[in-house]
Amino acid sequence: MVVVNELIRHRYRILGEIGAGGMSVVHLARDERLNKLWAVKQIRGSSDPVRRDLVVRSLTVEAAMIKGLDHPAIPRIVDLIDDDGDLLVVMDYVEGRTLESIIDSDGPQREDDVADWGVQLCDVLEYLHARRPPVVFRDMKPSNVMLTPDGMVKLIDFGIALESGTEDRPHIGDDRTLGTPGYGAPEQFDPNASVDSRADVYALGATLFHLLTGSDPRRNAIVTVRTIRPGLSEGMERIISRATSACPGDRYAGCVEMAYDLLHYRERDRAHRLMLVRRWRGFLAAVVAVAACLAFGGASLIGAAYVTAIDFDHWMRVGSQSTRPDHARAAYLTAIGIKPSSTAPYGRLIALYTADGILSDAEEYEYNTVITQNAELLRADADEWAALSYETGKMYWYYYAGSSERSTADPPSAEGDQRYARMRAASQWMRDAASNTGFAERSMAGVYADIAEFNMGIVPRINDGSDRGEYGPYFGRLKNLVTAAGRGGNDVLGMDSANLALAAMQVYPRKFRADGVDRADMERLLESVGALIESTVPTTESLDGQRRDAIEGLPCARSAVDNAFVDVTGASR
Ligand SMILES: Nc1ncnc2c1ncn2[C@@H]1O[C@H](COP(=O)(O)OP(=O)(O)OP(=O)(O)O)[C@@H](O)[C@H]1O
Repeated sequence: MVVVNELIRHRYRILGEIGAGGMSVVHLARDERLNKLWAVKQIRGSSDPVRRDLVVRSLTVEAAMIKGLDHPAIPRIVDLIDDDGDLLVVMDYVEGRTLESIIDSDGPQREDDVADWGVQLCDVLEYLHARRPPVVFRDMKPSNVMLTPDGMVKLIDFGIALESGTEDRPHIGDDRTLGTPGYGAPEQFDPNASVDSRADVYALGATLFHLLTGSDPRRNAIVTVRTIRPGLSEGMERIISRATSACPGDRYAGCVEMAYDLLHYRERDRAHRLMLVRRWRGFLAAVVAVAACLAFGGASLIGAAYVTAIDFDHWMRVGSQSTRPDHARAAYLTAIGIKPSSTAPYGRLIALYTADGILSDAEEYEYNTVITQNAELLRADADEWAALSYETGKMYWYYYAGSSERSTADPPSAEGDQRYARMRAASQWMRDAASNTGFAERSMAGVYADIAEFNMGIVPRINDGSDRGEYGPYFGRLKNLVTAAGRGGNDVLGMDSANLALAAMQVYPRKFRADGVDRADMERLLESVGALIESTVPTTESLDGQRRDAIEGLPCARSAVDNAFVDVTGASR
């Protein structure tokens, strides 16, 4: 028996009860080790050993199932504890309320909100259905969905979810085996019928029906929603009716299609369409033009979202919640289509493109297209533009794997020409960022731009003999770059900067010396590079390669510096 203030396993301090279901009590607990809140689900004790065994089995199935899942709308299970006969499941604490308690206290919900929750639920159900083998949730209902204060839904209670083809069903009494009457699809209650993902479509339709009408399907039959709330749209009525068709073949074949319709439910409403035409006549033309460029597959959850021209925030949220990078990218591009002057979606795109350590040619093309199209609008906010230019410049500088076309002005380099292609692509962005006098990172942007310009211009200068005096300032900029990389804590930036400095120290040490850089200064720079190498933990193959290059380059650079201070007589200075 768990009591308030009890410390479980020297770690979880029970703070109080936050909910109760048919078979469990859920407590809020503080993790004394991590200083973090968890929800601890305690299984109600049962005097009947058979029932208790069934409950334990169900929970174990739930835990095993969730452990293999990774979706923002599914709370993780982090611990399973047998505490003197009490079975406790420790999981992510979800701040918020269940949709059931929201209907109970506030009645039927706004159509736009229900559509938004529906799309999010389609996203998580689609995620489950796309597992191999597919997972059918089988118990979608308002009490199994929590809504967080920022409008995100979370699916709780995986007690009867089933991996297709698995015979090992948890049996917790008939109702739990079958799903909840009213929400469960008819085939779930037919011993001869097979159950697939369309059962979840049905239950989602029933859940949305309840949210829109306030009529509880456990007590009342599901009817067309406008019989109960005539003010609802035709579009929404059609969606709910199709999802809750008795025959699985008449329902949506999958959640992707259902989500698409939920996103567009208003377009399907004649009255609303007239209103839209009046209000958005001019605007739609522009949005549709942008959306046409997005050309995202029709089978996507978030494909042709352009017509929902007013929900920029929605798409930003979809992007940040999506576990699939292609979905997230499409969401941000849609957000750009809606509000092309906002820099936020571009920043998110940069994060997505660089997550795997490489900005590919295709990604570069996509980004370059949208940012070039909207540059004029973006420039209207000079500070935001400077920050975005700086981030864009860094993306090119550190991650661009595209065209390695070589300019004859590039210095030859053991690392190949790619570094110079990256610098060339980054330099104008850095120059733009550096030109904003109010931009906090202005001087660093200038360092990047100057380093790029040095590298792009040094060969012709050497050729015409006008390079003297260029090396001293270049050395200073390399020092700044390495120092900033050391502070930044980003290993990709660290190793790239280290290798750039090492390349320069191998090629130009005599030039640095001639421009007045002393030996101690050069040695200090090499020490900083050594510290960067030490602090880097290679998490990807490419980072590992860069680190190995740096490790190999360091002694070469050291000996190049030594050589630079050996006089023609052979004496070291
Ligand atoms: N991860 C969580 N974070 C916060 N609260 C939670 C969490 N999980 C459950 N709850 C709360 O506890 C209540 C009971 O949880 P849950 O529905 O999972 O229990 P159950 O015993 O499996 O219910 P059921 O009767 O549906 O079988 C929920 O209604 C919710 O209020």
